Amino acid sequence: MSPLQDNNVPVNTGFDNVDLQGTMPSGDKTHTQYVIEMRGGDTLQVQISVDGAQALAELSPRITVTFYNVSKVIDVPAKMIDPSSKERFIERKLLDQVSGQIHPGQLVALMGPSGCGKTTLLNTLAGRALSGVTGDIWFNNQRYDRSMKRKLAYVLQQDIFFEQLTVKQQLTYTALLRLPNHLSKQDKLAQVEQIIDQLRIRKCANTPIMLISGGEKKRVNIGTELLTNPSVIFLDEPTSGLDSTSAVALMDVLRDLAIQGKTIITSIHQPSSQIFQSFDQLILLADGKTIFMGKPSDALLYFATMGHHSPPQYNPADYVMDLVNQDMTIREQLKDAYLTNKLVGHVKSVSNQVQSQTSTNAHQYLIPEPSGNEPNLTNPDNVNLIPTKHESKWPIGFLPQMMILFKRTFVLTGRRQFTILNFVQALGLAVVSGLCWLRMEFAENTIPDRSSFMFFLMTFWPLQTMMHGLLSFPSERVIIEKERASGSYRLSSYFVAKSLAEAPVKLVLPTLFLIIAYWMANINPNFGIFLAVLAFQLTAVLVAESLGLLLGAALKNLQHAITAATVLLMSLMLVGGFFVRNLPHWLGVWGKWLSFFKYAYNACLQLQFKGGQIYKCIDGSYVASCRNNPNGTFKSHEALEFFDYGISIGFNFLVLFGMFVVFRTLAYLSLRFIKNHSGRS
Ligand SMILES: Nc1ncnc2c1ncn2[C@@H]1O[C@H](COP(=O)(O)OP(=O)(O)OP(=O)(O)O)[C@@H](O)[C@H]1O
Repeated sequence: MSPLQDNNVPVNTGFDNVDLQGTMPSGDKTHTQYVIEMRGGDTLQVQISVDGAQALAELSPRITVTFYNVSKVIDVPAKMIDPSSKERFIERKLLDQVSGQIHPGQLVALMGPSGCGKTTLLNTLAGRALSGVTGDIWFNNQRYDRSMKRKLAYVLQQDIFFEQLTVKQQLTYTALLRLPNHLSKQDKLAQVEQIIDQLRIRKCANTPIMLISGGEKKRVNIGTELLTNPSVIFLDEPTSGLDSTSAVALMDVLRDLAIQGKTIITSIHQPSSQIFQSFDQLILLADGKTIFMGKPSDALLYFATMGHHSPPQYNPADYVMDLVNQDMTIREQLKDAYLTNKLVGHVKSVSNQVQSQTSTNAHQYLIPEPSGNEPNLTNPDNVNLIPTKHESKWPIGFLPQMMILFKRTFVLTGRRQFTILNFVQALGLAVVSGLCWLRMEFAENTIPDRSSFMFFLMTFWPLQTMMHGLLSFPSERVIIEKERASGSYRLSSYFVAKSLAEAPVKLVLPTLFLIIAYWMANINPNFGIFLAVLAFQLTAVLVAESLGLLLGAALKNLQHAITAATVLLMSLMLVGGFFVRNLPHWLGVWGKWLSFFKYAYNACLQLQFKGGQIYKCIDGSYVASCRNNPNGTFKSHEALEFFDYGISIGFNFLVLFGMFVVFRTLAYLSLRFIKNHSGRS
């Protein structure tokens, strides 16, 4: 990081409404000062204050991770393994007595063939998916506790973000949400700037994530986790998909972090020779068991003692991977040899039996495993990693969380919703609808067309919004689950923020549509009636969106959710009586209560013919008083005789509103209690 006296770094926040107040603390010349350009051309100088730097440092005590005899067993549906099996589940061991110790400042590689248990071990050490896990895991001399989550960073293999956000927005929202209250907003923004420099992503800081390169995305992923200055960093295959230059650059970043005292463990596939040698320790797994734990430079020497010699000039990492990917017999030999050699290392006195199974000096290439009862597990900073009872579980309170998430959701929904395509669709359809129902006369023969206008209005937008909610929710849910897994915010803050922020944005296009189509079609000239029809249309949209969210949250599989939505919507339309006037009674009874289209439609039908507008009679097909008086007139409400519109306008609104509340609540509960969408252990 360049010091303040060297240069001021001009940056554009790319983040609207940076509304910082107060003056910057002066005098700490050891920190870089960033000049942030705000909207309107003003600039703001940001640097981490002395207090902020101190608070950030306190977030990151040095931590030694020790794991002893860690095993993990899961129950797999028996039919998945053997279709003829009579059992329901078969036990499968994903990890088998894996032990190790990683110190602050160390960069440790976890390698092994695909499916050997690398991700499972990382998940287990990071305190994720702990069911079926046995053995001991210590952070310094304390056992894992959920409240340590914020000291541990987990960089997932997949780079999961809201890709419409710029790099800086992504980091800023995360910093505001995840850095604790006692850091000022200035300090949080300055921390974002520092991370941008540290991860070398300044040049793409204001680019939407969807447009940046794979390597940059990976660094944003890591940067997002580093904002909270964690002590331990777990990374799952951070170099996958990167070219060798980007991979080396990424490893340099990790090395810098290790030098700062972080404890880093990363799984990695086929690293280059340069990257392989740069690790402090290598843990090699096969079928959930350790087959080597030592310095990477010792790996080839170790395997050579068993007669496995690498050809000259061969990348050692490739050789090691080739070896463990060979047939079962060699893997079994390596597993047995490791067990024996680690015993030799422990006991130091070799029995005849042991000696016969192992090469004479192989154990010297291994790093000894922890014994499981080290009395002096290191606690260099002598800090308590588990917060005291009165400390909040969350970095910031419910309301600030909600406000930040509200703003993020508002920005995102605006970007997704206000596309040229969506405007063209809404306005184009409005004009086409207006032309189809153009300037309907106030006459008896327009009664069916007026009814179908309302039907179209109350089905098109709700259907569109529901499908949109249904399709977008699964991808959003993955991001929310990722953010929540690192203890960022409450689910309730997210849900309230989402509900509040999305509603106005989602309602703009249906409103524009109605303004055009309603007046072109000449529905009812009373402006109050127009507003009431609008209110019903928007409420129907919100009910449908809630139903979409509910299905998206409750059904794990998108295909299932789409099928359920299609069947449900068509059924609701049918039982709503739109196509069949004489429904069987038993169907009509529940259909009447479930079909939300029907409430909006019934109310709007009544609204349309409200106000005593004078209509011309034509032939008496729809209005009784016209039957003997084809040249006469009738008042609009007489048209309702033709329809079975049911309950009053107010009651229709109440039922719709009730549906909105029920569907939203069920969506929240589904989100809360139906978990593990990936189905992974
Ligand atoms: N929920 C689960 N149900 C069934 N099998 C599972 C589950 N979770 C993990 N496994 C299996 O456990 C084994 C270890 O998986 P893991 O993802 O840890 O491997 P890995 O070494 O990270 O693989 P890769 O390098 O391909 O990412 C694999 O065989 C995987 O199929």
